[in-house]
Amino acid sequence: MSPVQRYLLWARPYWPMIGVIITLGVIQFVQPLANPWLTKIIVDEVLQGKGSWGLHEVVMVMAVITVCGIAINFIRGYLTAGLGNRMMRDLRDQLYDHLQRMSVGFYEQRHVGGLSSRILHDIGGAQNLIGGGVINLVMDLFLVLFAGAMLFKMNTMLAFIALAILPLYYLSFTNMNVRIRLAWRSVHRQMERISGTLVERMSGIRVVQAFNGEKIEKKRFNKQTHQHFKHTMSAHLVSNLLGRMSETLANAGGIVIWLVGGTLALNGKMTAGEIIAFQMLLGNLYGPIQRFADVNVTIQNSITNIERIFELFDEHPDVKDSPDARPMPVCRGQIRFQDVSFKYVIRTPVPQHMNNSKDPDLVEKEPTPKRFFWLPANVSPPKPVIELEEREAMHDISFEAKPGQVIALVGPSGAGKSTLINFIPRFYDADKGRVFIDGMDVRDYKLEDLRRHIAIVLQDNILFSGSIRDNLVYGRPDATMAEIVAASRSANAHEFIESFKDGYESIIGERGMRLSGGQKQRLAIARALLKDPQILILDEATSALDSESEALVTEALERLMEGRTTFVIAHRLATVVRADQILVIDNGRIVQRGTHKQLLREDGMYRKLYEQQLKAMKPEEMAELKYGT
Ligand SMILES: Nc1ncnc2c1ncn2[C@@H]1O[C@H](COP(=O)(O)OP(=O)(O)OP(=O)(O)O)[C@@H](O)[C@H]1O
Repeated sequence: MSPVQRYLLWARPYWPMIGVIITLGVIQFVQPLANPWLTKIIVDEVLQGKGSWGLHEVVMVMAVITVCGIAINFIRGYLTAGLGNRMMRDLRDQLYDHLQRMSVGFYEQRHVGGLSSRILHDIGGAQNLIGGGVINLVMDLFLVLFAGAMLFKMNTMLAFIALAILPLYYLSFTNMNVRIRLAWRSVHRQMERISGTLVERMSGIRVVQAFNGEKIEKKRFNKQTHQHFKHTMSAHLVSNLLGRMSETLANAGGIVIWLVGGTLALNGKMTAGEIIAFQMLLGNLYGPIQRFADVNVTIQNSITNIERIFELFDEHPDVKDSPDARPMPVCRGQIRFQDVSFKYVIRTPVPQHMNNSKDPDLVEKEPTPKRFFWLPANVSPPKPVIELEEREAMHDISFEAKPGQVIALVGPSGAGKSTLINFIPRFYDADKGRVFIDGMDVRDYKLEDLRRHIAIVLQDNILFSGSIRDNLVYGRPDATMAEIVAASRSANAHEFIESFKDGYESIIGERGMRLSGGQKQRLAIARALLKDPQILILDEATSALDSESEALVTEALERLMEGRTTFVIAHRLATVVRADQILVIDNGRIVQRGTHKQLLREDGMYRKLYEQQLKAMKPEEMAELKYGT
């Protein structure tokens, strides 16, 4: 099914309203169709002193029809705006909901800016298909049918002459449509690139400035916007060209009718009123056909928006609930990895139709497909060509964590420590092997339940814009103020929160104040404490802090870890010496395991890491590290 068919099917609940709008539009046509008729009566009968109608009566009927037409037009405009906006809102909500369910892997492969461009920009354009396209098209079709029937009733020969230009219309449409659609598709794709760059570079503005990258970024942005400008101009050029071609045809038709109709009138075969009425009705035949050129641009433009929206709906989450997923009311926190192996699949889109340009910043124009000139071309969007490359990240990982134990993961950078913990909250699923929690495969639990029992504290924790309180209760919206304060006290956060003028209601993030790394970290710990999970994941949670902050955070973390199964990833060995089990990871494998004491006795990677760090340590840190040796 094509994206447009799918969209129309999606729009089924709105069909009744679309029907009402079209009906009102058709009723409204009484005015342009009746006016030529009434004009003929005035010219041929009233002004000649013939017939039964007086001038006042005819003008009165004209006025009533006109006022009713305007009123109906107003109501129809209001309903159409309501329909378009409602459809846009609903589709946007559904797409956002769909995207929220996509797995972490999906987001790692895409520009967030590009995705937001589809949610905002493309959905705005998609609603035009019905609001600006289909409704006007159907209404105009009715107008053409009524006007055509009336023209034939007035003068069959002239009506045939008037219709003779239709094949020319058809040819210009079939030939220009494909160009219009391809041109607009390039415009939208280029806009997506721009949005992607914008979000990425603006969120990394510190790096840009620190490396004096402003000039390069300005150049890149100019290059992208210039390409967008070029595509937009070429889309307008073809759209405008089609508009003027249909205008030429309509005017040519009108002139020919004057020539033939005028000759008939001169020969006494038509009255003056008839030829004026015929010309006026002709406007109702050619007008919609001419309008169709504009409506057609809207439709072609919307179709490219719709294609891009359904491309996203066609993506399915890799990680989702199995059909017989079970609830997880309680969690003891026993975790077992059994021969877990995993490959990252790296998806690299291969640029298509790039006219030898492999510049990732630019979208090149798609070439127009070859075809017979009287047949419409198939311009469905090219299926994205994706190169898949697999990279082994984990090999046969097996271990067990008993409830309440602390498991430390150490190893060189890129060894696979963060990858390993991804399988517990199911950010990824293992390709081979299984992960059990309390004896059951994580894939058999309901995802929402599983994640309810897990909290994660990262090196750089994300806090959302809003109040401190909003951020703290993110995982537990029903938490009471007393619970929030208690969690913040345990996280060593209460004091600094209270020092702000608005306390827990202080606004942070984009629209509010900035917090230090340590403050953010303590809020993240309080947020995790409030959630009260049985499983805790600390990924480099203290590595970005100065020693004072680190002391406060470490103390808070220790309170958080009490009684929970905890996974700690840390480059600094001081934070892992007390772990119940240390897993040394290298190249995606567990190369050593044991306690700090046991591992120091072995001549392996752990001792090397330990000795390296020992050399670089201050005496107080050393005292802590030597614990247990
Ligand atoms: N989303 C991804 N797609 C493809 N490969 C990835 C992805 N994330 C990580 N990798 C690769 O997997 C390997 C392990 O990465 P991981 O982040 O687990 O290492 P790490 O031990 O946590 O490193 P660090 O201590 O530096 O954070 C690396 O080679 C990395 O390039």
